[in-house]
Amino acid sequence: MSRSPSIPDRPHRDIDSDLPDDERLEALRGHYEDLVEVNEQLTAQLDDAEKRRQRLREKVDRVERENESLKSSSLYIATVEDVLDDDEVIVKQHGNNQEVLTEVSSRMVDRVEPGDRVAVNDSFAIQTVLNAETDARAQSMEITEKPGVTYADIGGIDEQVREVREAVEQPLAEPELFDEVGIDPPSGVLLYGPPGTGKTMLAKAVANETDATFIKMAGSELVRKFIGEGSRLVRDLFEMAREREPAIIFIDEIDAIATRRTESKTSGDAEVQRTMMQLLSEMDGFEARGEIRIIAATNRFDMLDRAILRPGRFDRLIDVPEPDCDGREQILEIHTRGMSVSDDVDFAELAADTDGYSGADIESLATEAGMFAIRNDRDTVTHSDFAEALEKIENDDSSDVISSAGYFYQ
Ligand SMILES: Nc1ncnc2c1ncn2[C@@H]1O[C@H](COP(=O)(O)OP(=O)(O)OP(=O)(O)O)[C@@H](O)[C@H]1O
Repeated sequence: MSRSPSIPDRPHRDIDSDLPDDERLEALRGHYEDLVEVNEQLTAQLDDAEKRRQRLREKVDRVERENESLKSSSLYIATVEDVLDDDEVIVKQHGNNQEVLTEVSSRMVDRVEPGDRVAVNDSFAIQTVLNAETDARAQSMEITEKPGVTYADIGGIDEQVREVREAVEQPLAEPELFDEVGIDPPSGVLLYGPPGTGKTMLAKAVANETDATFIKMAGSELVRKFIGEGSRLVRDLFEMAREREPAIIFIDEIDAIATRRTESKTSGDAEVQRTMMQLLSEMDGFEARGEIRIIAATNRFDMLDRAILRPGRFDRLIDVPEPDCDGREQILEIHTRGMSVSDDVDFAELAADTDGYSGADIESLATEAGMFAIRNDRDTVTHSDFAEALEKIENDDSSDVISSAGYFYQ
């Protein structure tokens, strides 16, 4: 470490006031020169100190950056397969299924058990054991205690709302009705229809109405995210629901795990198959009149493996179609409820002009119209804003919007 330079002594001269003027002037000049010299030395020292401060600042910045990147460097999720003597464990990394033998630090050794989900760093050192919440998030489950969607937010599919209430809400809210009559409620409800028609909203609204926890998982995540983990994730999904009863399990894109068997026998197919079998066995195993309801959704009904539609499985099918003209008008009204809309907006006309639009498309139309109002410096949305928005959407991606009807869904 460099030592701090010593501070020069303050120059001092006794100048006798009785001296003749010229000698006194000479002495003062000398004193002045001493002062200038000390000043120069101090300035040089100050410069040095400034440079040193600069260097230290850069060093601190660098260390801080390193520290930040160490803290934020990605961790990978792995499952503890086995805990061996000598503080070693075998972990299996999600995603690539790689098995690794790794040492556990003394800090962690008493905390890991086979089956635990852990976060490992690049060198496979276990950083933490995931708690249930983090674990659920890592597994891409979406868990909402009380989703903010209500039946009043859903337009144009009243009949579907009624059916969902009957098949999902009633068994949760009034199980005694089923006991009295002596029938089991539907085990699982399958909502099928084109994208953006309100399937997820329906599932959320029923969870809201019944004060049930809403647990969502996408079928595509089940098979894509953690290769070889699909069936375990299905088990965890039901486990999570059991811990949080009453609960609604919503499996979106169920087609990803329940496609009709193809001729090809790749390992990927076998994995998908295992995941589906696990789902079916979980469904077979749970109490029909219990506090967990399961809803699945698909826009590829044609591709589904019929095995999942057997009694005791997804035995209530609800078609959620694209809204008709009246439905579109209702949805427009719902999505403009919070907007300041001018009296000249003709919802019936807009509904007639949006044939083939899904609920989600109509929501975008309302937002786009609002954008036009802002662009035109108005705080009220007029009919012409809607007309312009409609034109923009048609021009932007006419192919997408217009052909969404019937493209995926047959
Ligand atoms: N019937 C509807 N009434 C009101 N809004 C709707 C309706 N359908 C869709 N929306 C709007 O579109 C958005 C997307 O809808 P949602 O996620 O429920 O569609 P989905 O059928 O589940 O779509 P996907 O099949 O693509 O998952 C909703 O957040 C809502 O704003």
